[in-house]
Amino acid sequence: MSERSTAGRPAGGAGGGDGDPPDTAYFADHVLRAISDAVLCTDARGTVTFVNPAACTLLRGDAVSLLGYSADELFTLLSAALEPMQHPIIAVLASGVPARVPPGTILVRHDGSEFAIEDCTAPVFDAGGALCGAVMVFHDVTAAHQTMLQMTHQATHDFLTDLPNRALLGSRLAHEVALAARHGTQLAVLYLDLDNFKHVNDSLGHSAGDRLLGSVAARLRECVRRSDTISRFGGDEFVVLLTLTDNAAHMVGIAAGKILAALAAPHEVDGSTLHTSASIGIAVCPQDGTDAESLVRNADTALYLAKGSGKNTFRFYEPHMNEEAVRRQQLQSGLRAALGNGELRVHYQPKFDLRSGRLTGSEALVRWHHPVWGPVPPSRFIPVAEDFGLIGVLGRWVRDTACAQLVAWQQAGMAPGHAAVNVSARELHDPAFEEGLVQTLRETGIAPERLQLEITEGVLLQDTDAALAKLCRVRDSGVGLAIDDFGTGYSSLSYLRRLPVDTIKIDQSFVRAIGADAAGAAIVRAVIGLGQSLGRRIVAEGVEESDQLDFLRRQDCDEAQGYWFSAPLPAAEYASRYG
Ligand SMILES: Nc1nc2c(ncn2[C@@H]2O[C@H](COP(=O)(O)O[C@H]3[C@@H](O)[C@H](n4cnc5c(=O)[nH]c(N)nc54)O[C@@H]3COP(=O)(O)O)[C@@H](O)[C@H]2O)c(=O)[nH]1
Repeated sequence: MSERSTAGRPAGGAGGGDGDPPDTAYFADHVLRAISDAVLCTDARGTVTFVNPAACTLLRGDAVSLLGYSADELFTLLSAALEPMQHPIIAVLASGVPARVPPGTILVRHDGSEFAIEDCTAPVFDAGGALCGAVMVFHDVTAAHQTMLQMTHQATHDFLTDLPNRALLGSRLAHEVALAARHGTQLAVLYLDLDNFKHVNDSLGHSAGDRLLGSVAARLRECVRRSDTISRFGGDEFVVLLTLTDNAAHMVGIAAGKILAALAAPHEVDGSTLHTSASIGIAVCPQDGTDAESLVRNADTALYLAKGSGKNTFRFYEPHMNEEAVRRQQLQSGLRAALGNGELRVHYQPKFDLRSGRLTGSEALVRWHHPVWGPVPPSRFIPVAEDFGLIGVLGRWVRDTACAQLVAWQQAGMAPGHAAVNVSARELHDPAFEEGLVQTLRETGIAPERLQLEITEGVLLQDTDAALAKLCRVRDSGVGLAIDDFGTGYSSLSYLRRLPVDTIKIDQSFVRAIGADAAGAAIVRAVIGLGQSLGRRIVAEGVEESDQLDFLRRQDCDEAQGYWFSAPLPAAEYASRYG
């Protein structure tokens, strides 16, 4: 019809000679171009063969970008209840009878924008009576349905960020999965979760948390194409749907890295600068799932593993991850039960002054003996406790037990020195931590200077000022502080100078390297020198050999612990050896 366009010609010009009435085709063409209703025609397979200007306007394209596509690639329909609907063209081509969409139907363009429509779709038959196509006439009734659309928008979008919510993401994902299957293309689901968002909420308040989420949403929008979908799933969880029309699956990792970098840049919120990071789990269709539900589930599983592997990182889904996720769930419920049924114990590893040989204290290390699984190492269940929010209760139990034990030993006439307990970064950031510590001191009667908290450099990775202030308050209460696993984290030397710690513990990996090469010995020598010049006490951990001990003594290291002296021991055995 476009070839027969007569737009701009005076009416009557398409007839025979001057004064002849215009022919029917001319009128039809003119009417189709002039009317405000959108008209879209397809062939019998549903491929678009004609669109009038009103259809181009409504579908935001031109003839070149719309013709030749299957009608359901140009737009999809949602019912008033937001359920995906059968495309009217497909329905009419299948039934051969005219149809109308019900009131409240929403047309969703390929770019995700939407409007309310009224339509009439009819089959077209050729002169021989065979079905040869369909015609859909429709118009935008958004104005009439404004209120309804507003409600629809609210039901499908997150109120805080205005991003599509879980329901809308689900229907878009289902649509994209179907398209990908038809065209043999891929798509990726990126499940993203902010690291330590709870801490921002707890320490700075929910309004700061909300603004941070708004800033995250804005950054995400900048990172992806308009045709991709970003959705807020609730809380600090977002899902990004990347369509990979050119099958560029290798680009997904690049996109994930770009998102992580964008989110890690400082966020200006209410005049203050906030730092955050995110973890991302990725599932790619079709290899990791061929329906919306399994893709989101597998991306979530990969996210879980990404968080467990250090955060601010992304992981692609791998089939074995499901087994790992199940194992972690089992550990979580087992640990929850263990916290109440006496399966947990605390073992104590002695520490010695390297000059006098005197016992200076012990490190309390939690042990779990499960009735069926046997001993479960802390390196396995501590991260699970952290991820499932059990670390606060667990840490408090270890501190209470170790402090009560130390007091009991003192009362029995022993000179047990101090009790050192590990405090994970998550525990320390908990607003209830300080109050819990005060309760432990009060309830067990331990003198604050007899308790030492071992923290890792990781506590300073985020919210440095607040973390430092909290550590200063702990130190001011008299409780000792040690930096654990020193050298394995990311703290700069200027952080170390500001840290209110009395003790630096050299990580056992460096101690192990003392005899291995010159570099290992040099690192230990340097850390001891650094600690001495900063006036900190240096403890070497993981000492297993006499050569290591001799070296540490020569370097004037203050204290040491490790299997050379003793493995961590149950309380009774510890008392009989060191009492
Ligand atoms: N937040 C909490 N973390 C805890 C608690 N209890 C333990 N942990 C942390 O779990 C990690 C593994 O601990 P564990 O299996 O107990 O291993 C400790 C020692 O048993 C081990 N060790 C001690 N001496 C030696 C040695 O000579 N060689 C050798 N190979 N290993 C040795 O080292 C671990 C001590 O670690 P550290 O805390 O860094 O001093 C570990 O990260 C624990 O911190 C808890 O209650 N809360």
